[in-house]
Amino acid sequence: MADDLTDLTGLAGDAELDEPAARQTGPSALDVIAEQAIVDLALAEAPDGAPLARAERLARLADARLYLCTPRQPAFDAFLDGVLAPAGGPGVDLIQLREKGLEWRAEAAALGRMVAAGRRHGALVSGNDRADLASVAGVDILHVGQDDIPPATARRLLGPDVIIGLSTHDEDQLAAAIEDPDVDYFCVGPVWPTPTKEGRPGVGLGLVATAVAAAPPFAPGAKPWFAIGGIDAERLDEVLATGARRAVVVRAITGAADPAAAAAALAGRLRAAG
Ligand SMILES: Cc1ncc(COP(=O)(O)OP(=O)(O)O)c(N)n1
Ligand SMILES: Cc1ncsc1CCOP(=O)(O)O
Ligand SMILES: [Mg+2]
Repeated sequence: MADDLTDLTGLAGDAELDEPAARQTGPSALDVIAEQAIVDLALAEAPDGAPLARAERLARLADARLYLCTPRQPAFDAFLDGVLAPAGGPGVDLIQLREKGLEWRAEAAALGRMVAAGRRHGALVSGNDRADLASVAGVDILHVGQDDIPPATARRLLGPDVIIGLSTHDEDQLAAAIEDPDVDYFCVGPVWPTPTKEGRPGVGLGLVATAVAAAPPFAPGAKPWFAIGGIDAERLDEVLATGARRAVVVRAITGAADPAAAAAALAGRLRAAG
């Protein structure tokens, strides 16, 4: 992986940080410096230097249509700027770092860069699975699955300001997510089987239609939710036809020849649908 993806702090490649003895005695001074550098970077471009409060995050979530999950990309900052603010129109509203198995510092550093980009463009930034990293990097959202840290536990660790999202795969999980006061939004899927989430069967458009009935998009008091899994430019109209108005994608943007243009096209169609 290129240096600019792993060495944000300038310390991540330092041989001293890989020394087993240093790990056995708790955080070293370098660990503490690295962590502070990550947080400083994450907040560097925030207008007032402070994380957003819950009300502001919920307002942005309510207006969101397009959510991108992505691993780090080459020229990561330019990629983020492109998909979050494509020339001449809306783009990705919410963005998540989803890259399994990253070493702690590399994930924290990448999240820090995402948070800085989110602040530049008014987008919300999500961590995946790990409440510790969400806390350190100052993300707006933590997304968890059914087998991850439970939303109530994440809430206890992260406090009231962090938005918590939950994956759902059947009607019972969907109903529980709607009722759970610690869940701020949920996702329904994978709608179609997808190589991006291997081993998880597609739930079909029927469950998406169930979500539309249970939490009609933009109805007062209805919890926001997103369809996810196998959604791309070809299939988007089928998703919209159910009444769904928010979608999460991975490959439809990360696999596009021009990710910014793909983001703009999807965002434009989602917004045009209402
Ligand atoms: C926005 C969003 N929706 C769904 C997922 C999937 O979460 P999960 O089921 O925990 O699977 P992993 O992503 O952890 O493999 C997500 N990450 N983000
Ligand atoms: C993380 C995740 N959870 C359910 S489907 C999915 C991946 C969706 O990826 P893609 O948009 O490439 O099908
Ligand atoms: Mg998960």
